[in-house]
Amino acid sequence: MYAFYSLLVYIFYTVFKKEEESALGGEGPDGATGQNETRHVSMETQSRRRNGHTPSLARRGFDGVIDSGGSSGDSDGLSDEEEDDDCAVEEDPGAVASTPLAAFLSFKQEAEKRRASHALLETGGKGPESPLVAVMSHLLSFLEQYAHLQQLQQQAEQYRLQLQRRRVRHRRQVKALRASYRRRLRDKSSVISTLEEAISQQQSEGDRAASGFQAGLHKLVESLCGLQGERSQLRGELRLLHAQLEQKDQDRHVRAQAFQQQIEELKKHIAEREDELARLRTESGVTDSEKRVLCLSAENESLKQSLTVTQGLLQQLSVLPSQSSCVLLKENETLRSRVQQLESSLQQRGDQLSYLERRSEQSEWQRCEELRRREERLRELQLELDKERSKEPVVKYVTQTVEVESPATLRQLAEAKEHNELLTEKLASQSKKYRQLEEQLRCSDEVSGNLQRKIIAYEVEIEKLRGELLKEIGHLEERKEEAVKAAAECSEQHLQNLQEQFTGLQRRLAALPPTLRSMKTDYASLRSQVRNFSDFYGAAVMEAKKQLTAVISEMSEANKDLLEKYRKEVALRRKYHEQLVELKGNIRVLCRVKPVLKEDQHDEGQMVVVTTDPNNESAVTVLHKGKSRTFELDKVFHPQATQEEVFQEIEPLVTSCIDGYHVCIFAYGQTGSGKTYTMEGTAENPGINQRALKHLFSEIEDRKDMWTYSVTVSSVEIYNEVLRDLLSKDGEKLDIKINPDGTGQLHVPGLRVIDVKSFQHIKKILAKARRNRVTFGTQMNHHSSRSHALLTVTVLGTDLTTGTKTSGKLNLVDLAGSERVWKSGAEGERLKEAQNINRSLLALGDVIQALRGRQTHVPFRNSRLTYLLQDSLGKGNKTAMVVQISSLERNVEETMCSLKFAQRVCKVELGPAARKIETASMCEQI
Ligand SMILES: Nc1ncnc2c1ncn2[C@@H]1O[C@H](COP(=O)(O)OP(=O)(O)OP(=O)(O)O)[C@@H](O)[C@H]1O
Repeated sequence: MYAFYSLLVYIFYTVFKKEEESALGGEGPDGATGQNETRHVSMETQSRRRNGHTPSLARRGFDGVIDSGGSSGDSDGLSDEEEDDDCAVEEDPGAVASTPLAAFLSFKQEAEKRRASHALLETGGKGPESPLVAVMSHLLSFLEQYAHLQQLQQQAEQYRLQLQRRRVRHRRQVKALRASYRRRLRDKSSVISTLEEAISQQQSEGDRAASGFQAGLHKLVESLCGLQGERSQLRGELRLLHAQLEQKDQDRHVRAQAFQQQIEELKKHIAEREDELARLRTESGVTDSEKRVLCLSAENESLKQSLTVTQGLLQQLSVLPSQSSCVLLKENETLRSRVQQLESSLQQRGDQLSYLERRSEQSEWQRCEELRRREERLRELQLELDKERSKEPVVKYVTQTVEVESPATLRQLAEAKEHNELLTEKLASQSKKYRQLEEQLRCSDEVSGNLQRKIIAYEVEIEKLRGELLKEIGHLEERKEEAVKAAAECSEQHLQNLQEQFTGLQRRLAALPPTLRSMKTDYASLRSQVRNFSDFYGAAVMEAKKQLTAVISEMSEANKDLLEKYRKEVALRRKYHEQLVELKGNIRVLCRVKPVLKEDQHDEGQMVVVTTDPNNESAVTVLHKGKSRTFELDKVFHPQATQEEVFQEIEPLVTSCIDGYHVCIFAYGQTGSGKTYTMEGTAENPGINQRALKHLFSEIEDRKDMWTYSVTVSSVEIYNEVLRDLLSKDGEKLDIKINPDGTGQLHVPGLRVIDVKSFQHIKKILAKARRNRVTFGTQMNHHSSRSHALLTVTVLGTDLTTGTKTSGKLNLVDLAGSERVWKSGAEGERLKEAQNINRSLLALGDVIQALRGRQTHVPFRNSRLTYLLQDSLGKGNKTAMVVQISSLERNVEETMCSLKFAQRVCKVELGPAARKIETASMCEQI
């Protein structure tokens, strides 16, 4: 109890120290240093929480924040993302529980619980509560308040953060609205432009003249306006031209009438002249008449010229409608100048006419005068005629002359008349052309009227579209205004809400400092109390430590004793077991489980079915066909067992070889199960062979003061039932024979036996034997040993004091792999090998069976292997078999076979081992 309180106070002090440091250092509660310093406390708290001790205060704070967060979340109607943010914020108070303070509070709960339980136990009869407990409860209530304050501060911080986030979100919303409004405007303008394009396309289809216009309504409107301007200008020009034409028409009419009148007058004049001429012909002389005819002809010519000019003008006028309006303009100009010219010529004509009138008046006057004179003359001539009636031939001559001249004048007159008729015809055709031109002009007027109507229709349509467009824009503007207004209202409301919340929080915060101050004073006083208290709890802790140390040392002492006893017990058990085995002469059977290697993991069926029991070193369990079967052997090595561990188990047998025993150690198992690895090992991690010889030499070295030893080594392999020397160069075939020395022991004539002096020497020999061994790759093992390899070490010892001789033999056998022919993929030569291997292993099994059944006949000779091992497998020998097994499911059948065989071997009793010893005088067997 005392120790518990001491511990509690220590934790409390640590927590306070940390809080103080963080406050001074300005680090937040999440500071990395703080975390590091309090990690052990937090971990302890978490573990307690896992056991159901959730601090009530922390949970309360967490719930409170969730409630407030939840209500605000509902009222805000935030998006999922925002709600996620809120959740993230809500989780923070949960973190409070993991602070040292919360951890400490959990202690408080426990303390309260314990107090309650104590109160129940100590039913009233006890004295008042200890001062330490009172101080602690006071302290804890303060801490509770302090924690509450921290939570409130955190809440305020969270609210501030929320407010900031919402402001940012509001700004983003406004931005997004603006952007969407702009986007919509852009969309509308693109719709308008597409409309304009469509209109322009229609326009271009309908109006050939507008084919060159640019797409776009504005341009169209502009061009239409331009066209309108041009049209009105053209209209004006046309009107002007019309007026001019009318004017010219009138002029032409007037002129034609004038010409007509002139012609009429001229005709009249001609008629008059003709009359006059006729009259003159009849009445007077020729000379004046001729002059007048000449004069009239000249006038006639000038009239003809003016007529030609008028005709030319008329022709030009007929060309006018077919020309374009711009050409018309130019023509108009030229026409104006022409009209001016015509006016001037008309003026001239007028002048000429007045001149002619004057002259006509003059000539009339002259003619009257002449007539008067002629009348007078006629009278005179009448008178003379009367007188000259008698002079008839002279008159006749004159008449003839008149008659002679008169036909020429008549011809001229006829020609003039003809010419006149021609001119009249031309005039008629010109009038016709004029009418046609008028018709054309009317047609063009109609066309221009149609065009005008079309333009007006287009204008109306454009106006309509413009109106619609403006209406749409107005509509959009209204909607935008509404949206912006709504968003602004919403955000304002939001802001107002948040501000209200913020103000509430600020109010609450403002109310907090006095409480905080009072708490701080409480805290300071408590701290001082705690500081004084530190000496007290320091002593308590020391005391508790001492007690603990004492208890621990006591316990460790007891443990040591127990361990020692246990070890002794195990060693004793082992010794007894070994003695029993030795007495019985059993073959020791060891089992080694091959670890699952990388190369095995790529294959299928890699489930592990073999398990070893760490508490029982002699049991191995195999899961076979859904059933698990346990095999009891002398020793089971788990997959991680080292080469050294395996050798440790064999070592006594090796040592006994020096003492003069025949020992046989052989590895048995399916191909690829690790036989060669166990017996030979690798260069870096040698197996039993090397280790055994090393041990032999070290033992010999140890005994060199009392014993002298000679070690010889030979190595053979049995491949396809043929014995081969692994140490000779040519690998000659050998045979097994009975030794002719009469001992009855087997011997192999021609076998190379090498004297070995040192371990280094033996290493080379072993390497040579390994090289010479037959290996091939099979589906089961890439370097499968296809033969049984036998390393025989003979140790002959001589006791230096007594001269006693010992002859020990160590047979180290690496059997070829037992395998299923179909599984190893053997064919041809490999099949033959496999069959031989299996046959010799079967023979080994038969030998084991016979030995086990204590049969009188043991079939050693059934195979070369058993024949060769006869020495070591027979009675009085020490034999150990290492059964190699694979732990993978795909090899479970072979594993079962090997273990069954091992179990059979286990039960073989060879009888007590016999030492091969020879005293100086006699040969005896003990
Ligand atoms: N305990 C082990 N630790 C590591 N590797 C092992 C172990 N046992 C066997 N191996 C490896 O497994 C492979 C096959 O072993 P090994 O050649 O010794 O089998 P084997 O029983 O002699 O086969 P075979 O009968 O075909 O000659 C070798 O590469 C070997 O290094």
